[in-house]
Amino acid sequence: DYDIKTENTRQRIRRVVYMHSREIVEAANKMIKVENRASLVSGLIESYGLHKYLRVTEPRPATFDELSIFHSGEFLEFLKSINDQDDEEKYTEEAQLYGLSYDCPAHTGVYDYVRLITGATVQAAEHLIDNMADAAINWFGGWHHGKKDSAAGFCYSNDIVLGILKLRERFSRVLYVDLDLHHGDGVEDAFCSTNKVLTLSVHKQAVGFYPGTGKVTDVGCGKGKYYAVNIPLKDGIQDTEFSTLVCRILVKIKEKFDPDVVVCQCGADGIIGDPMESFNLTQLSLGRCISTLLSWKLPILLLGGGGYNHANTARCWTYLTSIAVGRKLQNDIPEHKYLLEYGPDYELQITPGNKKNDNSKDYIQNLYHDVLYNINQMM
Ligand SMILES: CN(c1ccc(C(=O)NO)cc1)S(=O)(=O)c1ccc(-c2ccccn2)s1
Ligand SMILES: [Zn+2]
Repeated sequence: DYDIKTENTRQRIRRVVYMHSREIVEAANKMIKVENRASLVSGLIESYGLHKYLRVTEPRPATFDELSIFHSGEFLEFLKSINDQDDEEKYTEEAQLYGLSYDCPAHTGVYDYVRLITGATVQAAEHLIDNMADAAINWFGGWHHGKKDSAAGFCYSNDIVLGILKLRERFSRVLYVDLDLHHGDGVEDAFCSTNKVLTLSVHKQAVGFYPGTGKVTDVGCGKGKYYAVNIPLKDGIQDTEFSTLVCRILVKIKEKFDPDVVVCQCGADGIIGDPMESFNLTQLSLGRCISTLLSWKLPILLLGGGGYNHANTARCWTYLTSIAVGRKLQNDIPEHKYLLEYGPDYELQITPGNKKNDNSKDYIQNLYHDVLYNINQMM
């Protein structure tokens, strides 16, 4: 039907690429710490009919050469060598060398998994480079602890680093935002000495809490000094305090760094009800951060990450997807294959808990000033 609106009143609909295929869902479902989470996330997004507003794109596996742009050949050869072994033989001396342990076990097919997950993030980046999309989403990616030559923290490769290196082929300044409960150490390390990639991580910091890095005084090195920004928080922070702090810092970073493209890791393990039992967030705080980033009208890559309460992680990423496509969602979870996972309330909106907030007003105020001081040192 003829659209009677004139050009300048037509609301510009954002073009959003969504990386998805049966193959990648099946591969992501096998990830030991987030088993079957991928089915819940894609199932909930489809149950709301959001795929109608998305450019669903079938990801292709990354090649060995693409992976070796960041990862060492020895590490990749090792992953390849254990790909077809069954689980027992995995905990050899050599496996420990490459970060595979009881905390970061490697499942059968781990190399195939790494190729697919990382290929999806790199391909999502390519869509932004080719101006085929305003936003690109890979909820199967976001593995921010992966190191050049080892797995770490349930991350078998670092798809984010490879996605940012791909974006750097076209964009000169990349802003990386890490909203996961844990410090995005793998990404910060990879870009700590360059001023072309600014990494911002907001995370829990506590004695003995993984990975232990990401103090506010951790600002990067060499030419990258002050281009790593860290916001360490304590348990119990809630939506308003979290999103106000992060968004105020994002605005300052936008002014000083003037990014050309944004990558945001949307780890959902800071949400109330997660087994990590740390922050007291709902999906609203991540939503406010994403809305702020989207308002800048820069190409943006949205990635997944942590999130061990699978129903809440699906609620969160479905909500973020709806913000990216500009559609409001009903609060009642639609009837679909996984509906029972959302009991007993069967609602999209997560209810905050009454967890004690260990972040005093003073702590937040001083932290904000310390972070601002760092940002103002940026050339
Ligand atoms: C390896 N670890 C990580 C690493 C990374 C993450 C993460 O989500 N990073 O974003 C979480 C745990 S760890 O040592 O802290 C843990 C292993 C298992 C943990 C666990 C398992 C069940 C419930 C609570 N915690 S924490
Ligand atoms: Zn995490």
